[in-house]
Amino acid sequence: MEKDVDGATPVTSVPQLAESWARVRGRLREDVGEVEYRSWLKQMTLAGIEGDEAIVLLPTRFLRDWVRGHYGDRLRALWQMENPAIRRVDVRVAAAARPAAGEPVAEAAADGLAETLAPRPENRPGAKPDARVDWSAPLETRFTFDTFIVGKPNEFAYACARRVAEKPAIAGFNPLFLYGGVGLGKTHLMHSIAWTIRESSHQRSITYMTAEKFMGLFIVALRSQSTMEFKEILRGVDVLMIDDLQFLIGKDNTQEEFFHTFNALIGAGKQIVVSADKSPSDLNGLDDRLRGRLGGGMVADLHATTYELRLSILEAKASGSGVAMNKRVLEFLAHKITSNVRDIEGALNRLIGHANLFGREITLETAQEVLKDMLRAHDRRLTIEEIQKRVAEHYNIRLTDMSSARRARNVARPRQVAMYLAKKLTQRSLPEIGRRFGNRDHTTVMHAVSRVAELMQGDAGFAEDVELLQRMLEVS
Ligand SMILES: Nc1ncnc2c1ncn2[C@@H]1O[C@H](COP(=O)(O)OP(=O)(O)OP(=O)(O)O)[C@@H](O)[C@H]1O
Repeated sequence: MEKDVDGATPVTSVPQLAESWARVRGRLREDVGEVEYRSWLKQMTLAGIEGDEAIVLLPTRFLRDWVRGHYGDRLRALWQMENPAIRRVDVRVAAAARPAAGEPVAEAAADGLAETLAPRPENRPGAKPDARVDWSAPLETRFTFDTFIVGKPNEFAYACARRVAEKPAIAGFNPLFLYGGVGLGKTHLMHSIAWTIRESSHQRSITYMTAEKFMGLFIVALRSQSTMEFKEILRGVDVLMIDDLQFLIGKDNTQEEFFHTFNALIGAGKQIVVSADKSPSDLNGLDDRLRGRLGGGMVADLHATTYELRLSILEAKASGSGVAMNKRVLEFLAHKITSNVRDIEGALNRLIGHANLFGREITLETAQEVLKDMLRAHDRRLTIEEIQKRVAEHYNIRLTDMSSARRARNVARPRQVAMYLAKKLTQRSLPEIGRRFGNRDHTTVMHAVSRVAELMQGDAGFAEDVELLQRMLEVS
């Protein structure tokens, strides 16, 4: 074992080797996290070093393939940090787990599949006592119905999710298919369902995983000839939740397998919940039979957020954070960060971090400074129409009033504000601005600009309002 490689440092002595191995494992454990480590890596042992190669053993072919595919490079890099003379890592099946002569390979591997995916206690309060494998990904503790803010865009999906959580496998809701764009709460709702079912019935086994993981497990099962075990394990669950199904587009074999699993579970009265970025009918590349089955239960859409929903989410999250946040800052964020809830959370968390660090309340100016890069991502050239629209929304008047002849103060003042902002925020000339406001003369625009400036001087509330609008438009 202690031999020079290309004249490099001798590999190491046995005690040193044990220490190195402990460090490699420790670092890997830190990298991948406890749950993943326990599922896949805990049973690794080091057989030794041969030449420039570290030989790592695992008890089954299933685990060997998984570890090779998912952690091989990382293992090699960690070994190299320990000892640059080690250039390769060979992951092998430990002799004890190899099939005995005459024993069918498939059976041995299948045994291994069940054996090695040790149950994770924190994940399975409701698992059946005889269930030996738990493939469920950990559930996020934050993702519960209590923390999900309901508004128009998601109330239907929320109601469906609640119904399934309270009565799994109820007619008309199986499968439950949740779809919507990125970061709109699909995973949050799925985890909420899982938590609720777990709370109410400890007997039910729930498996939540991404479609990607489903495919990974299936491929490894194929490779290690343990597909029977794979099927059995999946068909033994009471609630199967597959997140991000769109991942299976173009993966025909996995779709086929999922289709069979799906039929078996539905046939046995088990609940299935699936999420995707599009509705079953819009998921091009999905097998037609599978599409039909997926659309055969309840299909619920999570729509893009509205200003009201964004603001409610921000208020809830800000108040939960314990950091006092000015309502105007939250309104500003709700106006500006319109992409999805994940980005909204990201922006808010950054502000909270800033407030904690400097012990100061966040003002609009600081928010703008701290979130400069995020806001810039939304940067575009402003048009007069956008200004009119935003100002009309803000003052709750009709967009058509921007160009109408009405002179009532509640319409005329917002119109003047819009003209003022158009002058300030665009390169348009006064006559051009006038034309966009119902063919008004350039002198009307000039008057509006000076009138608004004057009012801002004398009325702090009005000035704040106009400045807020300006800020929102500047970064929209
Ligand atoms: N209505 C809501 N109330 C509270 N938090 C929400 C809401 N919608 C989304 N979130 C939060 O936004 C973040 C993103 O949500 P989630 O991960 O569920 O999105 P997703 O739709 O699954 O996105 P992806 O398609 O990227 O997987 C999460 O932190 C989630 O808690």
